[in-house]
Order: sequence, then structure tokens, then C-alpha cells
Amino acid sequence: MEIGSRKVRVKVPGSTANLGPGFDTLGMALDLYAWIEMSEAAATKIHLIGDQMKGIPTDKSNLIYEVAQMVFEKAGVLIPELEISMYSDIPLTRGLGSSAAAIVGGLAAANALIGSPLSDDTLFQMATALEQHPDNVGASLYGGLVVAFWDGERAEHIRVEPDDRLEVLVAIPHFQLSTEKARHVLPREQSLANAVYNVGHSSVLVAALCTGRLDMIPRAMKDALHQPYRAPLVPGLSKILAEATEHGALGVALSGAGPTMLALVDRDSSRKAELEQFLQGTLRGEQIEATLLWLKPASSGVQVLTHFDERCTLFENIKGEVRG
Ligand SMILES: Nc1ncnc2c1ncn2[C@@H]1O[C@H](COP(=O)(O)OP(=O)(O)OP(=O)(O)O)[C@@H](O)[C@H]1O
Ligand SMILES: N[C@@H](CCO)C(=O)O
Repeated sequence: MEIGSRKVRVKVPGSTANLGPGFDTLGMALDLYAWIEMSEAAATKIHLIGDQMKGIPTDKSNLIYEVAQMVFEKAGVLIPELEISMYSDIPLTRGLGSSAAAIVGGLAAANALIGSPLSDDTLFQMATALEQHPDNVGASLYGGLVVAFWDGERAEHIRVEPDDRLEVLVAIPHFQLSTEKARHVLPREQSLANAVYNVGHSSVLVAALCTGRLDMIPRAMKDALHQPYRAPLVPGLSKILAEATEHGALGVALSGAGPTMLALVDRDSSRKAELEQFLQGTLRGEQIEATLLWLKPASSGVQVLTHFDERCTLFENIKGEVRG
């Protein structure tokens, strides 16, 4: 296949996984983005732009380069050398789906570069196998709320349009917590009672989100499978999970594997400032510095951008669009 000198650019949302009870099965895209640009090159060059990219390798061990090669291999195409640029607003290793966004963005950019021979479903299967769970990758790929499962061979999903009354307040602690570490503390075996608790809560949460029953969220967004075991890794989490609904949150959860905490809030709530103060005050009481950010669910998943000025660098192009 003739590849030529094409340059592609994708915009991919970060996400929150689990929403409390939906461990490894619920993901929701958020309006926090990364941009990836990719073209064929004579020698591989990787440019990582922005503070969020610190510590990420810029050689062929980079995740974006690796997933791009997986796409080419699956499509039967050889492009060993790539020029890749990435800018991201998604904080790294904080529970907002940075690795899933990198995987989905890399897969989508590589696929677009060779004329999109792979379907979204194929990309979803590849991304899920890489992450080992479909929640964050499903949200970054399809956008909205993604309800999914993976049986180790195939992932299945249904995308639900998020209720437009929902806003999201995240408290992002100024420390990293890798998914690997946060999964390591989970027990290998769980009781039937915990399993039933989570199936019930997760099912009602999904039904509530599908039918606009925001009143049910405070009771449904509870978990017995992972948050209790992860709480010791995130000072303040137990108090925030127990009390945030008394301060204006519809529901509250650890975002993904943490350490970010996420509150769902009715956009018309008059108690947003109270909730901010409660989260910040609780974390300060534990000597944890955190950044609070108001976000919205993102309807669109990864997008291949068709109109951009190729004469400008990725950063010059997106400067005006960041957070847009
Ligand atoms: N652009 C990137 N290029 C290379 N590696 C990346 C990139 N973005 C993320 N990663 C890798 O992913 C790791 C973070 O993944 P991890 O699953 O621990 O956290 P997260 O995805 O931010 O949070 P969560 O999965 O809980 O939502 C980073 O430490 C880094 O190794
Ligand atoms: N469902 C995953 C999300 C983080 O990648 C977890 O909670 O470990």
C-alpha cells in the first residue's frame, strides 16, 4: 500500500471508569483531551508537549508507537518509522484514563494514516486486550457512557448518551497512583454478598442513567468490590465517599483506579461551592494538595480531525482549542 506523506491528527477524550459499582465495566468520557499527530518518517521522532507528558519515553518503547505498529501489523502494512507528536491535558496516572486515551488515540491515528482499514470494533478489541478491561478504552473510543464487559476474548458494549443535566467535579490529588498498584491491593476472591451488592448497585445505576432518574444516583453509586480496599491509598477518600452527598453531590466515587475522586453533580445545583469546599477541606485535613476541575461528560469519542493547518505544529494548532 502506498502511504505517501500524509499527516493525521486525532483528538481523544480522557475518561472516568467504574463510577463506583461498575468495576471494570462502566466508563464515561470526559471533556479533557489529548491530541496526537502521526506521519510516516525517515527516522522515528516522538515529540511530547506539555507538563502531563513528563517521564514518558520518546523512543520506540513509547506506547503510541507500539500500538501504531500493532495496527500496521494487523492491516498487513509496514511503516517502521513514524513522527509522532502528542499534547495532553489528561493528567498522567491519576485515574482519568491517560493510558486508555494514549492507546485509543494511537490506534485511531495509525488506522487513519493507512486509510482506516480496521473497524471501530477491531480497535475496541485491541484496546481492551491491551488495557485488560474495556471501561476507559470504550469511553475514549465511543464517547458518552459505555457499559461493557470483556470475557478475555471479546469485549461487548452498549453506548448510552449521558444525561445533559450531569456535571462532574473531580478532585485530582497531586500524587500519582498507578493502576497496577491500585489493583494489587484488591483481594483475589470476593464474597457472594459483595458480588450481589455490586451487581445490584451497578445495574440500578445504569438504569437510572438511562432513564434520567438522577434521584437514584446517591443510593446506586456505591461499591463493595474495590473502593474499600483502595481507600488506604487515598487519604480522605473514605470521608468523601461517606459524606459528599450531604454537601451537594448526586453521587461520588473513586475515578478509575484513583487517586482522583469524582462527584456527579446536577448542573442546576445551588450547592457547587459547598461541595468544592467540602472536597478541598477534607483533602487539606489529610495534608493532600489537590486540583479541583469542573468537567462535563463528553459525547464524542476519538475523532480524526480533518481540518487542521499542516504548516503549524500540533501545539500551535491546538493552543486556541485546548480544553475545547
Ligand atoms: N502518551 C503516553 N505515552 C506513553 N505512555 C503513556 C502515555 N500516557 C500514559 N502512558 C502510560 O500509562 C501510565 C498510566 O496508566 P495508569 O493506568 O496507571 O493510569 P491512568 O490511565 O492515568 O488512570 P486510570 O486507568 O486509573 O484511569 C503512565 O505511567 C504511562 O506509563
Ligand atoms: N477499572 C479499572 C480502571 C483503571 O484502569 C480499575 O478500577 O482498576
